[in-house]
Amino acid sequence: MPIEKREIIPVWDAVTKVLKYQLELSLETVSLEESDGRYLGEDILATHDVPPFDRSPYDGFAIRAEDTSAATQEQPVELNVIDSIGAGHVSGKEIKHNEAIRIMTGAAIPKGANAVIMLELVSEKENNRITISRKVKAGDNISRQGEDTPEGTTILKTGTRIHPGVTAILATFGFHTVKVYKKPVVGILATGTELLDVDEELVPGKIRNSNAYMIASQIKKIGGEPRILGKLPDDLEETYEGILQAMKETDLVITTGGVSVGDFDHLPAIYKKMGAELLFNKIAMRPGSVTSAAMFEGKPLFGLSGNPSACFVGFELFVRPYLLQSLHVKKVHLGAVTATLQKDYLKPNPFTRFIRSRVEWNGPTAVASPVGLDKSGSVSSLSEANALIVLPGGTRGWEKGSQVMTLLLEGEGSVWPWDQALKSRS
Ligand SMILES: Nc1nc2c(c(=O)[nH]1)N[C@H]1C(S)=C(S)[C@@H](COP(=O)(O)OP(=O)(O)OC[C@H]3O[C@@H](n4cnc5c(N)ncnc54)[C@H](O)[C@@H]3O)O[C@H]1N2
Ligand code: MOO
Repeated sequence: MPIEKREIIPVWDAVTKVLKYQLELSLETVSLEESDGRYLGEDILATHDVPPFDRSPYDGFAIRAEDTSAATQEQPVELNVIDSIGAGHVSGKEIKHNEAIRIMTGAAIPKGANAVIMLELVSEKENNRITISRKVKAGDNISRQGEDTPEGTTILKTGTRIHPGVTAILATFGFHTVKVYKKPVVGILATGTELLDVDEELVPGKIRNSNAYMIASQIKKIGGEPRILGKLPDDLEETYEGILQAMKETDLVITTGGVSVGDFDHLPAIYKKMGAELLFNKIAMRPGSVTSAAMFEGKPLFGLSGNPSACFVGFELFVRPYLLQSLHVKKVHLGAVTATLQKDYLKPNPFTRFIRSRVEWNGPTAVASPVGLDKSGSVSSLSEANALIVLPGGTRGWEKGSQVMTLLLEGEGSVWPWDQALKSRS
């Protein structure tokens, strides 16, 4: 059979095509303790001032600053201590001229006081008297009501991923339950007669289905819910039925393998048979040039390459931003930094190349080294890689010391506009 000609599109065009769509995820309420890694389904407004009252940031004495205006080493002023309060207590007394209240960190500033002096700077005498030998300014050492967050401030936006710092804010404002987006349920189908389950012994010609587990882990990492739906042999009918069933049970489906031009690469024919709207099936990138995507009854179907590294990159570049956009995340793409290439990469790059790499910091400079075997069928490179070096299509001869763009697989990275850089290139 003649091979059908495919339209090759630039990476950024493929990203843009995918991001025209998103899932409509409903909301659910979860307990604060179970909300880690979930995405907020609503803006969070400060329900009160933080701190909720003027308080002392130190253990010391609450005083009237003006009483210390004449204080010097030689002529300290003497104050009368009229009360002592710890955090959680409010003094019923009001400080008058030449009086002080002993106060602990976190306690409310008593009436009449306008400053706090730390314990270490005060000499304590008999009979509840203290001496101060320096001038204190009004307002010194007072944490003002609302200085951290005034009531009514939008403190967290919809789509924020819940992490320890976010949890601290939610707890501060009394959110013992949180509205979050439901996790997108992602079906994973591995196609290939050569595939064995992870617990099966190797036999000649066969390999274990590593992609399904890798993808499941990529999905979990960004807060989705993977469903490994097994593996399918390279049989058109069986794969067709398997995909239709998977589409019914999940929010979107990812397949691996079977997207190239081989005799048993049935995915292109299956998209046709389903009547799915093809978004693309050939991208000017390597690895993953045969990465495909289609829409079927409002749900996307991603056809990632069977080659593990190509499959990995396809997920990070296309599926990840699609899922994050559906979860209302603002920055959906991998963060990027420019880094100094640590060894020559002289191969030509007919297509934009994404090289599994390690980025490290050499002082303030990021340095990047390709890792493992540079082939799309390689798995070894994946465990070490924390970044992808991006070499634009139509270039060759990147020498050690060149400045290269790298996409970070861990952490947020900078907001270096790699999208802009890629837009203009094939
Ligand atoms: N004549 C051509 N041949 C190939 C082309 C091409 O353009 N013309 N493209 C090559 C490129 S590039 C890639 S990438 C692969 C893509 O192939 P498929 O995505 O269709 O994947 P398969 O052929 O099914 O498998 C490729 C490779 O990966 C192994 N594999 C498959 N599934 C898994 C899995 N779940 N876990 C681990 N490994 C898996 C499979 O055994 C193959 O070795 O096509 C090139 N060929
Ligand atoms: O482009 Mo293939 O998808 O890995 O090398």
